[in-house]
Amino acid sequence: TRSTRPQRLLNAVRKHATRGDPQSVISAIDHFCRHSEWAMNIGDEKGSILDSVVSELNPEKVLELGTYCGYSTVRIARLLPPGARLITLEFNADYAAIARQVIALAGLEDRVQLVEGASEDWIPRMKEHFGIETFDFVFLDHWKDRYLPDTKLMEDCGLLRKGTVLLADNVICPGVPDYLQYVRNSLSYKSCYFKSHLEYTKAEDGLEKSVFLG
Ligand SMILES: O=C(NCCO)c1cc(-c2ccc(F)cc2)cc(O)c1O
Ligand SMILES: [Mg+2]
Repeated sequence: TRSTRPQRLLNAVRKHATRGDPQSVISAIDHFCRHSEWAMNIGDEKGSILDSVVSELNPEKVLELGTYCGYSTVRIARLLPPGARLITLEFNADYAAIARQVIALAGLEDRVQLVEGASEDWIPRMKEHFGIETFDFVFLDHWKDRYLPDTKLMEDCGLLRKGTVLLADNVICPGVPDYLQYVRNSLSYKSCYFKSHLEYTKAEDGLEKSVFLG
């Protein structure tokens, strides 16, 4: 049976990356996506913006919605202080299986917990199942029609505190108009847009950074 694109991406990481070296994993994926097959990782240009937001914040508790192959998981986890924790949710079991191996090749499994399932099922269980009070940083990169309902669900579950930073991918392409309108008009958020490009292309895309004001 034909291999899948995530499997071919993992093969490229195995071939070109150095085990335990997160930067080599990131570079191997970016090279594969630029020169072999486009894939929906955040990529190097928006990834650098993600890096700067994470480095400035130094979060202890991180939630990622949408793991895919683990590219942004590795980008974030490599910047976290030891003892910090990243929980990443992925609905698609095939993506999750690839991501586990990518995260392990980067040597970051000690600070990453990959959970398979639907975000709306797991968000209400964060406190009792993972012992999480609130998150310092949330990266939204999953189904675009889930950004807004899941943000409201995180608010309702008390998972956001004064100063929690939400960073959303793809706010232009494919676009999340309902989410953007909400965070830009709600008195509970201070929001700003980082203009960039859709991964590995010249098309416009960007990241929206929104600070929860409590
Ligand atoms: O659906 C996405 N993510 C959730 C599923 O894992 C996603 C899609 C695209 C994209 C696709 C097709 C196209 F033509 C343009 C953009 C890009 C992304 O960065 C994404 O995160
Ligand atoms: Mg994305």
